[in-house]
Amino acid sequence: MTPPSHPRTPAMDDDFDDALALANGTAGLDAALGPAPGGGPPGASRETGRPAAVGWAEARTAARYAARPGEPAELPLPGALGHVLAEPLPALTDLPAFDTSAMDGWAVAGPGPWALDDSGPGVLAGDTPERLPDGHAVAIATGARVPDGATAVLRGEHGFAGGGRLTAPATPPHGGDIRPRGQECRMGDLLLPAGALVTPAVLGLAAAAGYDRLTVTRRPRAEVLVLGDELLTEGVPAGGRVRDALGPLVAPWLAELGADVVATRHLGDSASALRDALTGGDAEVLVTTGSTAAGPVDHLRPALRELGATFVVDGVAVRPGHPMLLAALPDGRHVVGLPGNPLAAVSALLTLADPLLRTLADRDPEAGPGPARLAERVQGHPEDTRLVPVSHRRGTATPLRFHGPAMLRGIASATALAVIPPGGAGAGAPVHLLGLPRN
Ligand SMILES: Nc1nc2c(c(=O)[nH]1)N[C@H]1C(S)=C(S)[C@@H](COP(=O)(O)OP(=O)(O)OC[C@H]3O[C@@H](n4cnc5c(N)ncnc54)[C@H](O)[C@@H]3O)O[C@H]1N2
Ligand code: MOO
Repeated sequence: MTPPSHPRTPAMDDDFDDALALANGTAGLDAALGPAPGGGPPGASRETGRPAAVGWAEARTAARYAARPGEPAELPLPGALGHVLAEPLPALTDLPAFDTSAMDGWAVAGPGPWALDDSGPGVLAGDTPERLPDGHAVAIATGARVPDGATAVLRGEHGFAGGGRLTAPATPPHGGDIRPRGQECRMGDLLLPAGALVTPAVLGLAAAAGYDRLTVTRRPRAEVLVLGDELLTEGVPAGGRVRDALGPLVAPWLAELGADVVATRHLGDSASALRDALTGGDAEVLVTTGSTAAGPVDHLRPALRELGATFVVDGVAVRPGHPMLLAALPDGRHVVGLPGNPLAAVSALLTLADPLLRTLADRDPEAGPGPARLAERVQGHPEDTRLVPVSHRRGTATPLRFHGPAMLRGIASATALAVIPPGGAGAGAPVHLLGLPRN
């Protein structure tokens, strides 16, 4: 589909990608490809001598610094999930806010035996009990406020009540089974710093500490534009057409990276529909799929140029996915162009969309599974970084089969993508891993 005019896509490179897939990413590549042409600087195009696409790490850095975090917004607790705190979170109360019984039993004052008023249910959670005189006991429930004057809580299984008396083989130690006020925090203590991700546990803590709303960084709104007349949105592919694999994949992946996806739209291969979509809507980030090469219906780059966009990243020295792009529209919105080959699109998600969205959502740029050692040698591209689906466990990453640019079978059972430097990496070599959404 792509004429040889594209600056970064000589046909040999695509032979290379397919050969890598056939060779299972490890041995046998040289046989599949024949002798590799002579080396050159990373990212340089040896065949054409034209300027190279940027290196993989450089592209990620450019994407990370292409935007600034969103504005702060005050959201009710449920809506704040998945956002990042824009302000530190101080406790609005002591926690616990009062001396609390840690067990079901009796609150006791002083050493036993104790006089027991057993006329009612005792002190329940939510009650405001009266002062307990020395030598007295009162039944108490877990979580109930301990009466003033109580010196300990005696667990139900450690005492014997009857005839208006409570006895125990041993008096509980002073403060026993009482959670003292402020044990977890004092009012004003910093519970979490600005920048913390609001997880379900954070929502619980915030509620416990008295919050109804949280001040968080607004998540970027993203819209997915799926390009290609050949795509079917349902049923078994037939008649030379293929199922849209990226519509279902991209939106939840963007959400996992911190975006609110407002829509996924199928635009076919219409240049005018693409231009309209790039100029309309209120999403700050437009993520397109397909149309990144220079084929007859690859309208993305021409449309962006026509709209006066600035190319932040225009091709990346990475396999798969090297025609990927990141552009800024004149109004400041960003366009991430994912190639149509599905694994190439995943590569572009992790290379460009991930750092851009993390910055916009103010998320940790370095989050990921950390490094691992390769279980076996992985063949490299002579000049470009490779991203290879792996399964990693206990610090060892095993490369997976079916990692061709058009395949999703490998990535679907992968736990990470391993970053293979130009030239490859041997068995036991440490490699950087990129995490994948797990739900
Ligand atoms: N002459 C050359 N042709 C191509 C080169 C090259 O260097 N010279 N580069 C190849 C590389 S690498 C990639 S990656 C692709 C990029 O293609 P586009 O981004 O323009 O995407 P399309 O041409 O529309 O589609 C490519 C391929 O992917 C399939 N596709 C597209 N969208 C989807 C989708 N949503 N779900 C499933 N599959 C999809 C499409 O049917 C094609 O098979 O260009 C190469 N060409
Ligand atoms: O082969 Mo293309 O590298 O991006 O799929």
